Amino acid sequence: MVQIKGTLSEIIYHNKENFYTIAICENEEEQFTVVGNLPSVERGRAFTFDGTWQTHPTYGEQFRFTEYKEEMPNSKEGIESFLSSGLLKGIGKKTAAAIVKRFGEETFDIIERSPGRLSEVEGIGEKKAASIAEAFRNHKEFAEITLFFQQFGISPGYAMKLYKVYGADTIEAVKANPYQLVDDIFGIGFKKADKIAEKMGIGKDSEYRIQSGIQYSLWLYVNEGHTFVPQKYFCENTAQMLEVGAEQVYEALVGLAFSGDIQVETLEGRGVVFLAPYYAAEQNVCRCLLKLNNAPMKPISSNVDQLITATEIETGITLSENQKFAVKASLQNGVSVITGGPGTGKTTIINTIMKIFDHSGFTTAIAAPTGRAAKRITETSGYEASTIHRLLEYYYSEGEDTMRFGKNAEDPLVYDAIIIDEASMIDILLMNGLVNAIAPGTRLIVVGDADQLPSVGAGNVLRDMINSEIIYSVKLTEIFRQAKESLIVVNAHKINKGEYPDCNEKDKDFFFLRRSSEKEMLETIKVLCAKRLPDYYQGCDAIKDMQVLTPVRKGLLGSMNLNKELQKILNPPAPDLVEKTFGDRIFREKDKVMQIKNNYQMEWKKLENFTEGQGIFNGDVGYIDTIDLEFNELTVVFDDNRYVKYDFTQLDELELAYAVTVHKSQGSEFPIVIMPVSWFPPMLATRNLLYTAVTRGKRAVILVGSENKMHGMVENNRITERYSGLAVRLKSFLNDSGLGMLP
Ligand SMILES: Nc1ncnc2c1ncn2[C@@H]1O[C@H](COP(=O)(O)OP(=O)(O)OP(=O)(O)O)[C@@H](O)[C@H]1O
Repeated sequence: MVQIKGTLSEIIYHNKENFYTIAICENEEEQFTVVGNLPSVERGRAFTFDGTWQTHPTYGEQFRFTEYKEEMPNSKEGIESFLSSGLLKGIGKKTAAAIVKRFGEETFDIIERSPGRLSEVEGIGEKKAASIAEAFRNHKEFAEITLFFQQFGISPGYAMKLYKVYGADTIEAVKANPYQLVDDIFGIGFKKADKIAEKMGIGKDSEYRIQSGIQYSLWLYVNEGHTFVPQKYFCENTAQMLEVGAEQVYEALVGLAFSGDIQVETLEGRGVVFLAPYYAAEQNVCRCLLKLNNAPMKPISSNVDQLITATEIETGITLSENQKFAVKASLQNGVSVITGGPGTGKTTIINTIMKIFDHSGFTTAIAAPTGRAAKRITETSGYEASTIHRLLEYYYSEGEDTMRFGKNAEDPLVYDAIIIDEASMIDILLMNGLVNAIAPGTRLIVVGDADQLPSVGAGNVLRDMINSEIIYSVKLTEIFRQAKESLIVVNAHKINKGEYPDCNEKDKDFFFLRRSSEKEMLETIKVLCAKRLPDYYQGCDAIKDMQVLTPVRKGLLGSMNLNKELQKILNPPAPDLVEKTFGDRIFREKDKVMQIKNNYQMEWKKLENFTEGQGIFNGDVGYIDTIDLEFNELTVVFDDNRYVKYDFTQLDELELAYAVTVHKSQGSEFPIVIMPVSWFPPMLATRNLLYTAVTRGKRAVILVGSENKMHGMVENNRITERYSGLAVRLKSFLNDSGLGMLP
């Protein structure tokens, strides 16, 4: 680390959101460029910067600072320059000169201690004097706070957020309970707060620490998909993580339950712990589903059998008895579930139901959890589908710093029927948003493949609805002739039943290339993507139409390494392609990338019709259009020509997407899927995962690796247990309330 002093002489770039700044500085010896985060930048202000010299490929030598301290000037010229910098509102050049002329080197002292005397200067009245004093006080407070937090590695951006919450008491508030930061400041998690607390000398068994640790620990379980955790197990595990006694965790748990942050209840005879929002969501989903299930509905005017026959004639498809049964169930029940594997006719049934609704004059909506799934439904059914988020009119609420739905219990969706497809991906919070916004009397038809991997978010909604035996569910099992021609479909069903798939039948679409070492598997995947497949499948784009899937992120065959290797051959460095290194990743123009977290604030623009919107979601795939090294921005074009600008500081939201994990591929389909099959951790090398991967491919699936390992996956029917209470709750609500299903 080097230290350097300088006065800002020119501001080249300043981002008001994250404070990223590029500025020219001067001192008595030299002029230099500084780059780093400064909350406010005015020419004439002097700083001491701590950082390192770096050489930028285009802009040459720059000083990149990680810490800074403002140097308050003590010469008359310096004070005048500070006052006229624009930092203190209401003081222009003339007023600054007049103040310094009157008070000289004592100016700051006067502003701080006797601000009333400022009115001795012509043009400054009492009000203005007070406002100058207040601006100066705020500035000093904030400077002290940023300085204080720098020692704990908290950036000025976070310091500003804290200051907005706690004002002048910021330092005291954080000293009293650093764990409060986890609740108050987005971006500070338990681990960071714990480090700050440790530096401040707060002991391991502080009550605040244990309470915050409990919530953090519960989040970890939620991130694994659970909505609750058995209490005894939770206390023991959390105690181990926090290095305290299990009884201390239990005591803190009681306190948190009392304050409503968590919920402790007895479920199936054992104590369980929920984070409050998941408890509330499970309860509400249950209540709403039962209400929907029991509400009187608008009747279908004609005879249902006749309507089905009419659609059969129209489509030329004669439904099987089970399919007819599924159609009828969805017309006769407030809530129904239709589940089945690929090629069993889910889309065909959606089409039939939609035609019947159209014929009956019903208003309808179709939605799916992801944009890609919605697009596919529109393409295959001809009915316009949207994402569930869009159906619910999501928006980002600035004040609350969170996402909200415009449609809810107070302003519900007004449809006679709502069909949700790809329901295996719906987590409990999204389901809560959905059912909350559906008024009783609306039919809710939930369609999906319950054998896919469960949702990324917590809960087991689709399976719980089926397992509850309270919601009318129809399972489709027959594969129809057209679908039977596809070995992908046939093998998917075999895998699901625990049978080994057939491989390498001539002129089919499912292949297995045997390779024994991981190195060979990697090399084969590279050759397939770069040459063999694009040559064989004429018209297939090596980047857009092929997707490498993998069970894991790490290792030679993990998505991170595969991406590096595939980037080298599919989009190698070229003089006309700008690139940006971010951590250990390189982003290059034309790269295929994936957004890896929901960002409801992210703005997109469609250039062709100037429409704009907000929201880029976890799993959205796009291509890097441009990288602007001067303004630190990278533009990605997503589906539907939506252009999105990423500030370089947001690049942690993007990953290369030549290879993605099977979990991330849920709900998407690709013309050609390639997957390595090697040794993978047993938790991941499951039947469920292989089935999900195989069903992503439409034109061809190519597995590369060990057949034995593939057989091992087929045999590994371990479905990682998810703690979710929806099924049990649905049953018990029914018993408690006496509600029942309509005949
Ligand atoms: N009763 C039927 N008689 C003949 N063909 C049918 C019947 N039902 C569906 N099919 C055909 O079977 C194929 C698969 O049907 P569909 O696309 O509806 O299944 P799916 O469950 O939606 O499949 P996926 O999950 O793969 O999209 C289609 O070609 C469809 O036309």
